[in-house]
Amino acid sequence: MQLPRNVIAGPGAIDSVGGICQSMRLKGRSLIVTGKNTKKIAGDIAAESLRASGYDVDFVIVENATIDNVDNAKAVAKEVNADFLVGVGGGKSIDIAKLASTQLDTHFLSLPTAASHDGIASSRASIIKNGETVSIQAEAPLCVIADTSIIMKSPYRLLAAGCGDIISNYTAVKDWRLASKLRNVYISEYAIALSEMTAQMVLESASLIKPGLEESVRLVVKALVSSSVAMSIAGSSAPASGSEHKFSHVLDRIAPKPALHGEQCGVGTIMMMYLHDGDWQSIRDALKKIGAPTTAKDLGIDDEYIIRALTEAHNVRPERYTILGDTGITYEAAVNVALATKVIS
Ligand SMILES: NC(=O)C1=CN([C@@H]2O[C@H](COP(=O)(O)OP(=O)(O)OC[C@H]3O[C@@H](n4cnc5c(N)ncnc54)[C@H](O)[C@@H]3O)[C@@H](O)[C@H]2O)C=CC1
Ligand SMILES: O=C(CO)COP(=O)(O)O
Ligand SMILES: [Zn+2]
Repeated sequence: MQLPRNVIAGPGAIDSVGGICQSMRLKGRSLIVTGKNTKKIAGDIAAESLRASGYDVDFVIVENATIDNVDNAKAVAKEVNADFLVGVGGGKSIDIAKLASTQLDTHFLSLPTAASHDGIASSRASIIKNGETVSIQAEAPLCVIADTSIIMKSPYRLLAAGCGDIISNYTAVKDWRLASKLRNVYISEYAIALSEMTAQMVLESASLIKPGLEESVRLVVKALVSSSVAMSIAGSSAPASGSEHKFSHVLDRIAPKPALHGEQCGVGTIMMMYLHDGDWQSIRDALKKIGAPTTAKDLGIDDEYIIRALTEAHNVRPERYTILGDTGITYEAAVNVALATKVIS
């Protein structure tokens, strides 16, 4: 079970990165793995704090979480003799830093600049390999530093997406339980309890989650960490990634302009909950209350891609059994699901 040693969340937390690294007895050179935008938003601040504490700092600017970008980050880390990595940004930057540091056998810190996904503290890395998103076992961050003032200033859409990624745990757990019954797949009741409790907390707090509220940021950041820990306890993304994630991963590949990961997963959860014969309306109501997408139109994705993603989702990670089964959903049935749940009209 790989868990972070420290999780620090609060306003201005990023200013203490250097001191926190010293307190954990990290030495030498750091490599910050970040995006073009997030370098300006937080990467430069983190660098200043690290330098003030005597660390040398280099940067590698990344975009998509592909295996090539992981290899590039590793090459830069070797070139500059980095002793540890710092992932600063959204899920893609953090996943690249996470896998690169694992493969370099060095430590990494996770500095999320948005509450948009639940990988901020997990020991899993979601990486695109040969066009498909695969979940790879990695090391959990040595430390998570979530600066809530930076996260609060990020577009609210990102926080709402993070809620979608957490609420998706509902159908992920239903799929995992189904896989256990039909395929005797190992499940962890502890990971399930934590994953479901986290989703329930966000669902029940939906009316408290609003733009510009520090309390909303704290609530969602804690939930993202909790969901991350559920994956670390399971040693798999299964408690947080089921048929709804398969749907989202296909959209990432086929949609002309994919939406945010958590937004797609939220819409996927509505439809997969319908397939599970569960209370999809409550899922839809909570996402609406939070201000997260509930329709294809909200996602900015044409209906045809939603239907195609539904019919192709079972091909993603076929070894992970879900409600979609081995042969998936037919075109007509996919149209019915999307219409019945008002995802398309
Ligand atoms: N390893 C794991 O356990 C998990 C991994 N993931 C992965 O995470 C990724 C999704 O993460 P996202 O953060 O949605 O994607 P992302 O990393 O692409 O970030 C989304 C956008 O938000 C911007 N952004 C970030 N912080 C900002 C700020 N403070 N202000 C303004 N813009 C900001 C980024 O520049 C980017 O354009 C996917 O690749 C998904 O597979 C998702 C969940 C779990
Ligand atoms: O997004 C995740 C959990 O929210 C990780 O899931 P995957 O393993 O499907 O990439
Ligand atoms: Zn996710």
